[in-house]
Amino acid sequence: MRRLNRHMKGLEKFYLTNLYTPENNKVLAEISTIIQPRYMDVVDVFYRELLGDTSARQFLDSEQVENRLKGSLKDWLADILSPKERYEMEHLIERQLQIGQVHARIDVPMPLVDNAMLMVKNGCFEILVESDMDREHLAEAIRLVNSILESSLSMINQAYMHDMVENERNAMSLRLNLSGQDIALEIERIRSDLFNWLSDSIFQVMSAQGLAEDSLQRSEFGLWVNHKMDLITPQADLSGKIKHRMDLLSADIRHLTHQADDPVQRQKEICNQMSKAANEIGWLLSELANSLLANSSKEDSLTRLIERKHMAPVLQKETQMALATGNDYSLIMCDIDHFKRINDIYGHAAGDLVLEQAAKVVRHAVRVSDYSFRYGGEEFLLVLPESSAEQAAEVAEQIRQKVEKLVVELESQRSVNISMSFGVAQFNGHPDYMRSLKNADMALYSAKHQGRNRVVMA
Ligand SMILES: Nc1nc2c(ncn2[C@@H]2O[C@H](COP(=O)(O)OP(=O)(O)OP(=O)(O)O)[C@@H](O)[C@H]2O)c(=O)[nH]1
Repeated sequence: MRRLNRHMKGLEKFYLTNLYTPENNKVLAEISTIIQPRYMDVVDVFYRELLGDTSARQFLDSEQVENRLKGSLKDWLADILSPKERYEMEHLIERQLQIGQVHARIDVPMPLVDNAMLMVKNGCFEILVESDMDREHLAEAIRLVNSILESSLSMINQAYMHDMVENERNAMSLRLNLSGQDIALEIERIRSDLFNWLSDSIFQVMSAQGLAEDSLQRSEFGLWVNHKMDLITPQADLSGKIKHRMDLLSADIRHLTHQADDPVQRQKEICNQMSKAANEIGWLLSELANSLLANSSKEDSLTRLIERKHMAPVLQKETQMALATGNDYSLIMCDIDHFKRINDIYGHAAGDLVLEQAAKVVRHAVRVSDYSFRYGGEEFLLVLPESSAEQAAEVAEQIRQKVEKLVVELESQRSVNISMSFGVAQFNGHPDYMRSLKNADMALYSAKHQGRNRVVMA
């Protein structure tokens, strides 16, 4: 919020001299007693308008979300349309900026909010018109409600635009900053997963064991293409081709799962077709890896995990996909126990070595389609697409055990053992990913509190 602080004083002055003046505060006291009992009517109109739009429905159409957001909108209206004193101004402005940031995280299309806000305004005007205010007071009240709603919305828009631009910039630099070498290695792992999937699938079909319709989508390769490829690779033409070939493969699988009584010859033909598509994808993946290697000159960082600033576009994408498909992602927040002590006893360089090795365990324990971020100094955040909290807890437990067994060799023949604590949370259905993140953080806190070296689920 510091970035907008220099505007704060100007905004505060504007609010105090134009909106929340002593005279206007008197009018607002009257307005709020009239509108107060009917805020929910206005809020209902807003959501009806918003949910009329298919793109908004994708992330808002859930009872849980609707109820929470309705409550927030009601509180927001009650807040801005009540008298305010000078000392309340900073908090009021801060709140509008926070709302804009939440909208940016949810990626709600702002023009949609603008439209729906028109309905809110009209709703408020209607309530005032239906009241027994005299004409002169009524005009004044309508003008004031209009100015307050307009100013607040413009402030929300400002913060929203700022954060959206920032998110976009971070998504771009995620591509630029990840070492080309790391992505190329990742692509190699994905390629081999694809061919493993292919040989298993052909074996299953030919031995009449049947193939699950979503087996490709659920494979590490499928998850990587759906959740990660676009965010980490800049070659839109190659990734478009890979997606197209994957669709062809999916169509073949659908055929095989629905035409179980096909003659063996026909099944062989389809398997050949699948092989061909998979080989083409394999070739395209190599192209992608080569082009990344050719452009790579970046040094690896200490942990070789993704920097925290790139978290927003990833969590935004995962949240949108989870809301659209119902396949939740899960988060693991983990932290090295008593790390400060390691620094204090063995020195900062030893601390770095421990950090590097712990991060290596984390990197190797997750699927290629997962994301591992360096969240803080010795704190990591893992994002696991299409995974339940139970599955994530299993991954966390595996990492915990590996870290517990790790012996970090230091200089002068010294060595150190470490442990890590883990907080696990499944996406909780709220379009603002910060809610889920907070749950993981609280679970981690609880793991620390319960004695460390353990996994706690939110
Ligand atoms: N060597 C090294 N130390 C770091 C790095 N980043 C953060 N730290 C240190 O990590 C320590 C974190 O300590 P705390 O957050 O107090 O927690 P802790 O000692 O790990 O204890 P618990 O988390 O409560 O188990 C601080 O002393 C930081 O200075 C880094 O990149 N390298």
